Amino acid sequence: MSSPVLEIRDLRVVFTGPRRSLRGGRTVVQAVAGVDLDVRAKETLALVGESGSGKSTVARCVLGLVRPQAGTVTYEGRALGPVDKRPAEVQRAIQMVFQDPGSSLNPRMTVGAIIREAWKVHPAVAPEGDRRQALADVLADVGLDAGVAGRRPSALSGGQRQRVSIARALALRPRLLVCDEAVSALDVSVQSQILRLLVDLRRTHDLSVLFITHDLAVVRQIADRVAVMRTGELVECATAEQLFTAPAHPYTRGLLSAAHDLEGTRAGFEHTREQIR
Ligand SMILES: Nc1ncnc2c1ncn2[C@@H]1O[C@H](COP(=O)(O)OP(=O)(O)OP(=O)(O)O)[C@@H](O)[C@H]1O
Repeated sequence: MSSPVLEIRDLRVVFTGPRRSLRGGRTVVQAVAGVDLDVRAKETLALVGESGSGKSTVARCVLGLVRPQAGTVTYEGRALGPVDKRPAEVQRAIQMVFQDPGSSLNPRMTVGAIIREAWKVHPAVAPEGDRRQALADVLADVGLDAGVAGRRPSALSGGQRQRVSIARALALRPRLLVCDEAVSALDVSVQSQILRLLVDLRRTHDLSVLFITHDLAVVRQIADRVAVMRTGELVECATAEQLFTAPAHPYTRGLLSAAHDLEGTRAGFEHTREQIR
């Protein structure tokens, strides 16, 4: 079993809302209530749960965008603070792919400029003289031809835009990719293409992936292991095969049957794996 790249221990996040009135109290939400989680080298760990269960908040703590009240996030043995306090090397090594490339890609910039922007922040990754080739290479890695570099995101399909988001992350040669609902906005057939791309990239680029989704069909296509969250807590963590064929926790069983997924899951699991790999 490979060692963890990312270790999350007893993570706790509370959000306090604005005061409702002079006399009124503040709303308090315990978004993450003591989560322990490991992402191992070169694995895809899916973090699943219903809307509001705390998945994105865990991801934002990993990225250093939310400061937890308690607990630790450790990357390759280094305890991580907020993003602006992290060494450049660690910032580079942990990259995010968001749900909606329509809003995460600057509509005024060409694809080439969007990717080159990443190298302005981390110039050592692609020396100035190598960038034209590096740009063509990273576009090829995500299945786009070099001509896409001159186009703006609005001229691309949803699937192509998500490939650009992945290319932008990949351009920094990350070790850990955090994908937050990265295929949720796409049609099912395009989803499968992007999931297949992520499976391939994980293998060719030695990536570890923390993949956040509410969609169990997506989990089945991509995950090695699955962690299930409910109301800020982790209820179960198992291999994908175990989880889909013999879920241990009643909440997980409920999620699976709600997704009409419980019957024939073993056959479905094997079949989908076969298609993707
Ligand atoms: N910045 C914030 N301020 C206040 N409350 C927040 C904030 N971010 C998240 N929350 C609350 O924390 C809880 C967990 O939210 P989070 O987005 O982490 O869940 P999620 O499982 O990712 O759900 P979704 O898939 O809908 O994004 C929710 O109750 C949410 O309303």
